[in-house]
Amino acid sequence: MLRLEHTVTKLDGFTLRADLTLEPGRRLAVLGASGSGKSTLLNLIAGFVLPDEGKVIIGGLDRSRASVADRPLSILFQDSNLFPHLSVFDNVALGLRSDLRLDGDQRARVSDSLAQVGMDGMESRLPGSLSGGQQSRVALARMLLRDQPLALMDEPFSALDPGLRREMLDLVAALCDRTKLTLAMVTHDLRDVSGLCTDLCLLESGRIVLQGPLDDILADPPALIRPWL
Ligand SMILES: Nc1ncnc2c1ncn2[C@@H]1O[C@H](COP(=O)(O)OP(=O)(O)OP(=O)(O)O)[C@@H](O)[C@H]1O
Repeated sequence: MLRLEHTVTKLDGFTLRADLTLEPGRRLAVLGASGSGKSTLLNLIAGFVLPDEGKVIIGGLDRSRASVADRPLSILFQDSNLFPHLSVFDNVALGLRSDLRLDGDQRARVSDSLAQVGMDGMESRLPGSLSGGQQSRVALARMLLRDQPLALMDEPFSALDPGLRREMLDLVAALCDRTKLTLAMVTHDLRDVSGLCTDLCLLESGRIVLQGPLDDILADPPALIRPWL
């Protein structure tokens, strides 16, 4: 589903070098200290930054130069990015059409994705009247609606308290199981990814210093990962 081939991405004073393979349906946790390049890695996959060298292959095609909109993926960032003046329904509907002119079938899809995250019945509410957890659910519904095979999440629930965060991560795991989504998720905390992620990559100073199946790494943790346990 995803392959980074010898990518080198240079920003002002920072270089990310990445080789990475993620098979369909696998769920990757991207771990690393602040400033190690986790968000840059996701931005490279998403197309917000382009590689200076190497290739970004998504769904078997070279997308190294493709725009964000032309990549078969959806994105959920730290901030839910809901529009305060639009209803829950319209915020989700934006995932389908920016002019919000939906036909009956599309409206049914919006309702279905809200039901999948347990937000049915709240379609007419404004984001400001929702709890943080509910806002996260709406953002997740919008992501689901786009129905793309690859999802990128950059610490999506970091603003939530630990209990709610766990609830959202469990919901993401259930949705990934159901939709066979391939996922790359940035995290600071290995506890967050248990039960959700199948694979792990650890970044240090712009390099992937460890990657592999999460269970194998946890069964016999190399020294590099011990500070994170
Ligand atoms: N657009 C940019 N232009 C120049 N430098 C950038 C840009 N984006 C990020 N950087 C730099 O790249 C380095 C890696 O940043 P990045 O945000 O990828 O790290 P991170 O691991 O996600 O950190 P955090 O956990 O704090 O979010 C940092 O030194 C940052 O200042």
